[in-house]
Amino acid sequence: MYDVREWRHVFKLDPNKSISDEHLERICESGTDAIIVGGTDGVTLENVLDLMARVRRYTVPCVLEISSIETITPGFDLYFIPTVLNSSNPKWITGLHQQAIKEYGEIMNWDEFSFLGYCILNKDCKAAQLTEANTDLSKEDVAAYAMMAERMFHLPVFYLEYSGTYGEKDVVKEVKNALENTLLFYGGGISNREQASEMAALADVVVVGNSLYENIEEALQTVKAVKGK
Ligand SMILES: CC(C)=CCC/C(C)=C/CC/C(C)=C/CC/C(C)=C/CC/C(C)=C/CC/C(C)=C/CC/C(C)=C/COP(=O)(O)OP(=O)(O)O
Ligand SMILES: O=P(O)(O)OC[C@@H](O)CO
Ligand SMILES: [Mg+2]
Repeated sequence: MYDVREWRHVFKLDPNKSISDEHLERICESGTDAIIVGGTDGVTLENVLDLMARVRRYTVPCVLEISSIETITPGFDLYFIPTVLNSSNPKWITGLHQQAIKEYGEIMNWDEFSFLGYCILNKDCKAAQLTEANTDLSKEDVAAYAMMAERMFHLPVFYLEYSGTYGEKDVVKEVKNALENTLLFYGGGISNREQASEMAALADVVVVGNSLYENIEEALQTVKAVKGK
């Protein structure tokens, strides 16, 4: 299933973390809608290729979330390009993108790329630190970013990123109300079925990452909680 609009649950695997073949098989066969390969630090072409080849043994769609130009490789079903809307450094909003498109725009198959408007709200996570995100935001501030994503930039996805910590329901609700067509991805701190159900009731897609490396049994339960399988 390559239509993001039909997704409800995805797992995010970090190329910089190790996962056993047994766990990877259970993740890929879990019924999740897709596997996103992505991370902020320690992502190399080598560990991306390794993870891609291992996920490729299964039929689940496999998406590369691009965090650096050096780690882009053919072979994924889809490529996500993040732009961090609440970054205080333009490099992470349009800077790197403009440079990449200047160099590769003519040869890009645009159908393979989808664009994610991030708003990062956990000030301590690596992505917030790297991108110098302004995380001191009210729910109205965040909803305004969501509206900008949809109405100004026509982004297909708004990604509410709490990476490593469980987010605030009020913020997710406010953001969902601000969006009409743009999909809302929620990611951060989902480690059990209750949290997965709670966020899936508010967002279009929930992303589960770290808990795969911390408690695989509980992490796998999040698929059932969201998709009822
Ligand atoms: C298919 C093919 C071969 C095509 C070639 C053409 C080509 C090269 C096209 C390039 C197109 C393009 C526009 C690329 C963009 C380049 C780029 C570098 C953009 C910047 C992306 C960005 C804003 C990154 C910032 C960090 C970020 C938002 C990362 C997302 C992942 C994330 C938040 C992971 C969370 O996990 P992590 O932080 O690792 O958490 P842990 O603490 O648990 O590890
Ligand atoms: O790792 P966790 O906290 O589950 O967050 C998932 C994802 O949003 C990270 O980009
Ligand atoms: Mg990481």
